[in-house]
Amino acid sequence: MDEAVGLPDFCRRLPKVELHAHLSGSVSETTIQKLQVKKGVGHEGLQGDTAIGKGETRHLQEPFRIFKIIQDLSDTEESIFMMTEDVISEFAADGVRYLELRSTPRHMPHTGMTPQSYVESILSAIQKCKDREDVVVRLLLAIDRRQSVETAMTTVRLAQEYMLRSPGVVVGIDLSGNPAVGDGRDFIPVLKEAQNCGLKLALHIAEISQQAVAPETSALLSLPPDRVGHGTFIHHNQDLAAVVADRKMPFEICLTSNVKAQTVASYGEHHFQHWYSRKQPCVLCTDDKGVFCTTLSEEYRLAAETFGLTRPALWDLSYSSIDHTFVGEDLKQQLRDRWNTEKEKLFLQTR
Ligand SMILES: CC(C)=CCNc1ncnc2c1ncn2[C@@H]1O[C@H](COP(=O)(O)O)[C@@H](O)[C@H]1O
Ligand SMILES: [Zn+2]
Repeated sequence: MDEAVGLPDFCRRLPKVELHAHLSGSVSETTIQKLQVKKGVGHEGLQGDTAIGKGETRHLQEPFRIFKIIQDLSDTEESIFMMTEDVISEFAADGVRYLELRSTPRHMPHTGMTPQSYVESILSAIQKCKDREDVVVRLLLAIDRRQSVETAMTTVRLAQEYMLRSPGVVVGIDLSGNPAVGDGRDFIPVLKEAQNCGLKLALHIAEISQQAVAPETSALLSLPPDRVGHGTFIHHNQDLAAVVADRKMPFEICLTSNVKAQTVASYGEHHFQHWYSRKQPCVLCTDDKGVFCTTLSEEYRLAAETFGLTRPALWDLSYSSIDHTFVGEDLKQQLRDRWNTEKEKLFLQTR
């Protein structure tokens, strides 16, 4: 690889897989402005910024305040459709060739939006992008830890219904929300139900230090999930680390999110290093590209600069991420073929 091509440019041109992106948190400043215009609110109506800029860190609770602002701004089917379309285009422009979005179905009685029409709006935007050659999109429905078990079960039923109807666009369930709230064990029966009907599980696990010793962590890991979101404190507990290592569970790694939300003190101390050096499957992701002001290319660049990864190592990281997508073997193979074609081009252009 010609070093004349700068690292940021290389990372942008690299075909990438994004597996951990929350819809509301991925919305860009431009889209927020469009949502404000639609709703007729000025910036002063936002009660503070909706993004955490370069070099800034904030208390863990702050992103959750921001998500609420964005969710309040997007309370109609039209706005959900628009933001989904924008988010997909932005990921594609950053070189993301396969994208798994996740989002929590919402009921907005004042506008008439229901969990069903919420999901349908996202699916319509994904459907509209179906003919795009540059990106393939799939959807996970999210359970928020604050929700009741009943609401969580409704989400699983919706996912089941749309998995069959879409068909194949809805691929799994995410468990997310403020990690300091609730007990993940409450959702075990619901998550088992999801597994039983063929939905994959990507669960936020051990995001905060207390969860390294919380009984919910071993309970969630024993399901087992198909992918671990963050898993920031798993390696602080030998027993939990052994479970994850034995099963080779893939980690969704979100460097900037963890540093900006202060669950990790610095990039150099990120648990990516621990797991990557032990050959655990790791997939670089953004979490909330809008709120944390990042891109997937930027996450690859940060990984390279912080942990000394070579360009071939970045390539391998991206290519191996295909293995951990929630799609069938046929589509995985198509993605691998595509990666190989792009690899040739990338190397030729930069020779
Ligand atoms: C520790 C910390 C602040 C990390 C940030 N990482 C996250 N941790 C847990 N849940 C999240 C995180 N980012 C987004 N979410 C979930 O995604 C939702 C926003 O996207 P959506 O409305 O579901 O489309 C939030 O309300 C929250 O439930
Ligand atoms: Zn997340």
